[in-house]
Amino acid sequence: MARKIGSRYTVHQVIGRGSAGTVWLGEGPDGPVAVKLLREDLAGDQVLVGRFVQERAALTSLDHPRVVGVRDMVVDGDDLALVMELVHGTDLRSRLEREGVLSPQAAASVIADVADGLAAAHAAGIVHRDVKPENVMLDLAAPPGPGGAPRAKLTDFGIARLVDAPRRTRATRIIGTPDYLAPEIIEGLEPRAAVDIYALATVLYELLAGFTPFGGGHTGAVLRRHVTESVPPVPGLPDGLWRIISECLAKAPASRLRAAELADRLREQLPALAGLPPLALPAQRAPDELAAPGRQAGAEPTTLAEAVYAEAETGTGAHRRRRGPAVPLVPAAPDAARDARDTHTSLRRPSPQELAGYAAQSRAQRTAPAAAHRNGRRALVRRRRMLAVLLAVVLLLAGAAAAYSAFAGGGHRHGSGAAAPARVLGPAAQGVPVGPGAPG
Ligand SMILES: Nc1ncnc2c1ncn2[C@@H]1O[C@H](COP(=O)(O)OP(=O)(O)OP(=O)(O)O)[C@@H](O)[C@H]1O
Repeated sequence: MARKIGSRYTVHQVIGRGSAGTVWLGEGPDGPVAVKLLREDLAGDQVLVGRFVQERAALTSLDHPRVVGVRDMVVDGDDLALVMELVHGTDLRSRLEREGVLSPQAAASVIADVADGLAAAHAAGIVHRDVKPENVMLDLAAPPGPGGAPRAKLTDFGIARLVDAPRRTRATRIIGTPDYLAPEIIEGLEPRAAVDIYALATVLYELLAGFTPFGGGHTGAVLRRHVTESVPPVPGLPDGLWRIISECLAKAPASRLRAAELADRLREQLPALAGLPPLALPAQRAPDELAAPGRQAGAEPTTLAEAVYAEAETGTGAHRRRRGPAVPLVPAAPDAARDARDTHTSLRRPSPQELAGYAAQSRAQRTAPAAAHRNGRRALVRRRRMLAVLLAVVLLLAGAAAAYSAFAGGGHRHGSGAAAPARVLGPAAQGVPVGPGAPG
């Protein structure tokens, strides 16, 4: 059913839904477009409408081949619409759901494209704030990139900020999707370009491993891991990619690569990655099948980090892949509960005390398996020493018994070596008198 949006656009059919609204296939004066109609409750928010108008110039001027262009922004009665370039393809989340992981070269190529788009945005002073696979479109109509990888474009620029607008004064809330949130956001600093780099490196990790480095479990645990934990290694990941990921997931924003550097560094890797298959990760397991060192069977599911350590140490591949998309929290979206694809999280920022508590828990979780491992090794060494001493004593006594029986039996040899120790271990060997005259 066709519907008019402003005076210039007509929409025909829904092509997707997100937390902020519904995306329609439409027609404008210059041809086909994608139109994102924001949710009614957002469209009715005057603060947001004001911000929408304010952001118009910045968002529509961002013109780059690796960014889904915003052609227009329309305020029309109850309708608040973003008119976008129509991308013939799919989003990266759908691809990931279908394939589990990408080959290292395809993953690096897709992320290098997105980094190009981010570089352009950052140069224009725009921080995305919600980089994640849902917001990367794969343009299947464009000629493929290196190794046949699809060309990627970043979308939803400024949406996190727009939707966040009415809540911006609430310093205790943070916006984003938990799995991709940089630690400085969680700690309350103003998000700068480096938060996008952190999120993009998280996406790269996810494309390669099939899960995010700090995801899994409840939101508080995810936030704590971002702030306190180091990145769990991915067994089998090429070194060059691992170094890039580690640099971009640095806790200190200033230590991360800039977007253009990230794109360059990834492209330098592409020739070496050619032909490498996707990482052979074990099949997805139910959380209660997971086990990490020091964990009891049937205990609460391990963190992904613990599970990957388990895999690295034991080769059992006891880790968990994410099922489906990131599930962020959504402020007051009426249908949020039933739509797992919601985004633009607004969650309470943990207090410093809570984060310290999370950190202590984290250290305990980290050190417990290691301590158990150390204690186990010490016990093993002690047991081995005791056995060696026992064996030496037995051999000594066996020698003494053989000498004694040779002496007592006039050179007669025992046919069975086993009998000798039994004899010498008797009272005679201990200097206790034996024989008829012995005390009872
Ligand atoms: N410019 C576009 N061209 C073609 N399809 C699009 C375009 N933008 C979005 N879509 C489709 O619409 C779907 C919904 O997009 P939308 O941006 O609303 O949600 P999302 O990014 O998946 O989730 P969220 O907004 O909650 O982060 C996408 O998955 C994609 O398939």
